[in-house]
Amino acid sequence: MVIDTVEKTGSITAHNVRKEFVDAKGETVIALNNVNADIVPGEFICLIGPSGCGKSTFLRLIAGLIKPTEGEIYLDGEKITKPGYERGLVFQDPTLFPWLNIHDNIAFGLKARHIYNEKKKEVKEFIDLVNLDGFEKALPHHLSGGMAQRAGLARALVNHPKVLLLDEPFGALDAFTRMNMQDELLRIWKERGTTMIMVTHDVDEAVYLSDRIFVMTPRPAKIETVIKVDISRNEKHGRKRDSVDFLNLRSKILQVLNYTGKETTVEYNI
Ligand SMILES: Nc1ncnc2c1ncn2[C@@H]1O[C@H](COP(=O)(O)OP(=O)(O)OP(=O)(O)O)[C@@H](O)[C@H]1O
Repeated sequence: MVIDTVEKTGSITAHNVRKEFVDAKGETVIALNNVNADIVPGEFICLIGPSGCGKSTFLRLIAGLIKPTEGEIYLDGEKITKPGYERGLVFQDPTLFPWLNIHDNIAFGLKARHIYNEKKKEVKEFIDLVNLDGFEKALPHHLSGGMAQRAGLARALVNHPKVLLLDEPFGALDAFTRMNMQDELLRIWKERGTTMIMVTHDVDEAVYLSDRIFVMTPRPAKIETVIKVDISRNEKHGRKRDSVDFLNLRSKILQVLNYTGKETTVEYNI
């Protein structure tokens, strides 16, 4: 299968981003403050940090679903002001339309943009890419959790996003399926070169996947520590999960997160 490779675009720059919300009691909640980030095209970034610190808020700002109270976020130097197909979104729940079969779910964005007829062939290519060949006619409720999430990935990828924003995409999957999906995602990432920005609560997942890990502080969140993951990836199976380097880095991250075993706001799988 040949899918056009995406040119080397997909940089994200955040400059002094602050995001405030007004909660149900009318009080101002500062979710993010002074967030700065430089993500280069094709990088794989994981965001980790205490529960409720603002990780999803940061993703939603990059997606253009909400606007910063202060500061700016840029995609390839262009200020993000609204959602766009060049930024794909994948959530924990793949949110497939239950009445549409897998082919039509994946084709939905292309149809909405009136480019389905010219891109029809690509729907099949992306179905193959996520290993759902033969399931085109299946309805979402016929698929396992992992298969539904693969359909969700294909639905985002068929739009050729420069950046894929993933909010705990494998959080609802069992450990075995999750590990398979991590490998699937790495394979797609290597093949497509898409910039990946992923929120996860799983330290192992962050070490397994990332080029760099952004550790966020408790609310109001900013990116406190950036950890470069200098562990080589095996061509076929990603990083070795039980190597000394892997385990050392995982401990270091837990230290950075101040994991003491008593801290109730940190929800990490260790
Ligand atoms: N629309 C909103 N209105 C009011 N407060 C909000 C809104 N969205 C988010 N918040 C608040 O902003 C803070 C950050 O939320 P966010 O969902 O980004 O955190 P998170 O780090 O992704 O959390 P988790 O790890 O639990 O998913 C939380 O205190 C949340 O309650």
